[in-house]
Amino acid sequence: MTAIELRGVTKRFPTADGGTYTALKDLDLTVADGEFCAVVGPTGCGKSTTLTLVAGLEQPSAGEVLVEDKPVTGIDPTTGFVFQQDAVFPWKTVLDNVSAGPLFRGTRKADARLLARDWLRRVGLTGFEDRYPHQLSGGMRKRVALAQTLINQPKVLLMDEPFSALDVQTRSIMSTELLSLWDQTRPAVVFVTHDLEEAIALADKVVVLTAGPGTVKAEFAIDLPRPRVVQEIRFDPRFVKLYEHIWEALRSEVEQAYARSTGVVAA
Ligand SMILES: Nc1ncnc2c1ncn2[C@@H]1O[C@H](COP(=O)(O)OP(=O)(O)OP(=O)(O)O)[C@@H](O)[C@H]1O
Repeated sequence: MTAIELRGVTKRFPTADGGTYTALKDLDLTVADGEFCAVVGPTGCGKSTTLTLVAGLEQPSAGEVLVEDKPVTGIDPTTGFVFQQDAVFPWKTVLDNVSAGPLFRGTRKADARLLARDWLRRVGLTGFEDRYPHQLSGGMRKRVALAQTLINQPKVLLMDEPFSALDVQTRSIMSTELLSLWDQTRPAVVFVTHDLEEAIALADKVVVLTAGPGTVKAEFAIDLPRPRVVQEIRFDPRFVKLYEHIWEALRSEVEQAYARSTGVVAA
């Protein structure tokens, strides 16, 4: 079944001079139940805008956005988000942060805490329940954010460069951990990234957007076996082939966006 569908989606924003700016144009995208889809494209091509439409934070100017075959009209509790910035509550402990979702949905406090402890175990944070977010490393805070989102068992998980603030090693460790967590509950994922290596290592499908206004330039099935170890998969000859092939499609879009933003044509 289809989890997410964007049909002929255009998104325009008003500009300060009274005009409009077209961020997305005639974009078609489907993500199947349980599928991990990565979206790559040059800066400003509309990747985050695509996520805000699926999240129900914005409405399309034209076209349709469907989640589980229903039009998206607002924020849905079955959709989870993980963004670049941590969305943890700084004044709550790790345990209270993670139990917040179930508590909000009416789960009894003791049960919510039990569930939160289980998710903290799954993300490797047993023993850190009573810490506050500022007492954790960036990678640990990301784990809290993942537990906080996944505890709600979202059917759709939207991720906008979730690991970009982390150092390179932590980033690939977190990516492998994300895959193992995803495998436990199998939400449909849309993962936005600038990083083609990250996209290929994680996804079942990589979608390349054009330089703005964003539309789908090409889609690539990633036929690498699972489970994957992100730290190692980039050495797989099949990975290298896929990278070369997808970069071929992405390169001209990146160059075009770069030329537009700087007035300089890339060498
Ligand atoms: N609320 C808004 N109002 C006006 N313009 C917007 C708004 N949101 C996004 N835009 C514009 O739409 C375009 C697409 O933005 P978006 O953030 O979706 O791109 P992106 O591909 O995620 O970029 P990046 O890779 O740099 O994060 C940009 O030119 C941006 O300035």
